[in-house]
Amino acid sequence: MAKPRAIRTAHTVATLRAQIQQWRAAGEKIALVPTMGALHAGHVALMTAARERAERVIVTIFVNPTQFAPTEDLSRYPRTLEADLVKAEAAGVDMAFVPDVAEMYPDGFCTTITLTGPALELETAFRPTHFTGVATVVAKLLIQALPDVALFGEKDYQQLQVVKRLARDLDLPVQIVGVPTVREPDGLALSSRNVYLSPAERATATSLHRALNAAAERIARGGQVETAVEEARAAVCAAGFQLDYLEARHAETLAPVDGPDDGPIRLLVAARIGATRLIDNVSVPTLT
Ligand SMILES: Nc1ncnc2c1ncn2[C@@H]1O[C@H](COP(=O)(O)OP(=O)(O)OP(=O)(O)O)[C@@H](O)[C@H]1O
Ligand SMILES: CC(C)(CO)[C@@H](O)C(=O)[O-]
Ligand code: BAL
Repeated sequence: MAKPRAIRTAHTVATLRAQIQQWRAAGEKIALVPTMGALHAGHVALMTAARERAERVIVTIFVNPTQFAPTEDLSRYPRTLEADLVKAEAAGVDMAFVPDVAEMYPDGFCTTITLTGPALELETAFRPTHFTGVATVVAKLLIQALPDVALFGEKDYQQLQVVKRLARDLDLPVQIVGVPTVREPDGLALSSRNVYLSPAERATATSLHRALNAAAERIARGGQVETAVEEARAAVCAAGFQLDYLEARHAETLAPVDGPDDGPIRLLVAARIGATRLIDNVSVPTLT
């Protein structure tokens, strides 16, 4: 007979909160890892970092419709719940919160979060309603679970800055922790959307990270930011991508920067290959 799973699954906010109440009563700290499922080693890194910070780890698995535009890949987004539960359990997760759309957005739902600051430009120029959907669902998840800590990947760097600002601005009593990007051996950032890539596109995809790294090194050695960024844009296009943006931004506010005097720099890219849109980012090291 199959061994029963140690990981619990909650489908409703009421079940989630009842379990959390028991853990709280025992004085246990709680970490939350929000995901859209199709779990990979990047998600596992978030869960491992969560385990190090709390006695109890909850992963949320919800393909949030409000962060997809009607033209985007909501219907074909990979959904692999059974495999996800096996991976989450192996990573030491105590509970998976797997709500359906009606649980998160009941009839009459009409409240959203409006953003400026780090949400401006970059992704928003190409996905204008995306961060409103992300911020609304993340705020709901944080309020539903009221964790001590919530972990987000640096792979979605603008999202991480938006969520940090959201928690601060709405006085949500949670520490938002960013976890470094997990990469394939050739540098491609792990992403649930990498399954869309054909073998030829997969081979090309490594050029995103290579171009960002080359630009970061050049700036770190004293090169002009704009020249380094222009070269990286040209390299990404030459590799066969259609570029949405490749920008140098202040690492926290995501405001435009001219050089290192403007503060720590992050390079961010989004580009399309075939029907797949990939994002990536790196920090510009400061040479001491
Ligand atoms: N390679 C990675 N390294 C570290 N964290 C990651 C990585 N990929 C995703 N994450 C983080 O996992 C969390 C859930 O992300 P999500 O479920 O959207 O996965 P994803 O691989 O980013 O999928 P997508 O292809 O939709 O962007 C987010 O905080 C995201 O930043
Ligand atoms: C944070 C998130 C789970 C909200 O739906 C999603 O944007 C993601 O997976 O990065
Ligand atoms: N990881 C970000 C989720 C999205 O692209 O919708």
